[in-house]
Amino acid sequence: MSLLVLVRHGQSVSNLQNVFTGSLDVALTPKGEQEAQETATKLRGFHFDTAFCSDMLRARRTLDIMLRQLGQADIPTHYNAALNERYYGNLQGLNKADTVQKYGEEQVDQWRRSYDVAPPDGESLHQTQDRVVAYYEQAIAPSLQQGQHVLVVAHGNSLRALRMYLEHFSAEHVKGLEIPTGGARVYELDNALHIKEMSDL
Ligand SMILES: O=C(O)[C@@H](CO)OP(=O)(O)O
Repeated sequence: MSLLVLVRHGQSVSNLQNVFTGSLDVALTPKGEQEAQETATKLRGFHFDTAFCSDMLRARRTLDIMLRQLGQADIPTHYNAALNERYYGNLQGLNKADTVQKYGEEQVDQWRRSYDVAPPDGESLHQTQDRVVAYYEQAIAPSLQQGQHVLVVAHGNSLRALRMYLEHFSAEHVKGLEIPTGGARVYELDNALHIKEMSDL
């Protein structure tokens, strides 16, 4: 039996400012650092063999805080841009409320939450999912097949894309999936990597 834990980074400066973030490499806020600590506290008693993380500052910092608090800072960690946040194109850096004022709620909701429609010059969730799932299959699944306990720290949309794949959500269902900052999802998997149990921490 293997274990997979998916964690979204803690609150970032852009989350706090309600700004489209995507590939902007912003830091955690003090609250975000605290969320990482709280998530690690909830994971007390878990022992990880390896960790995978996006190569963005907010995810790396979240992982660092968590592993130190768990006393597991020496496990192998792999950083890869395949787990990075969905690229938000021309929306990056814009305030979300201002963007709703300008383009309307329906349009902004489609850019934010549809599966196939990309934001202007950005990446759709489908495109994000293609790179995230390719990395999961090539790099993460082999560790799980060995029965390892694996921690993954990534982002709101890269994790929505991965959860859609793992939990077989439809495009309609994934629209409503919101992962809080610092949120953790725990999966117990069998040898064929089918989900036996799953829960939010
Ligand atoms: O701005 C972003 O990059 C993401 C995640 O913070 O936001 P949203 O939830 O609007 O897709």
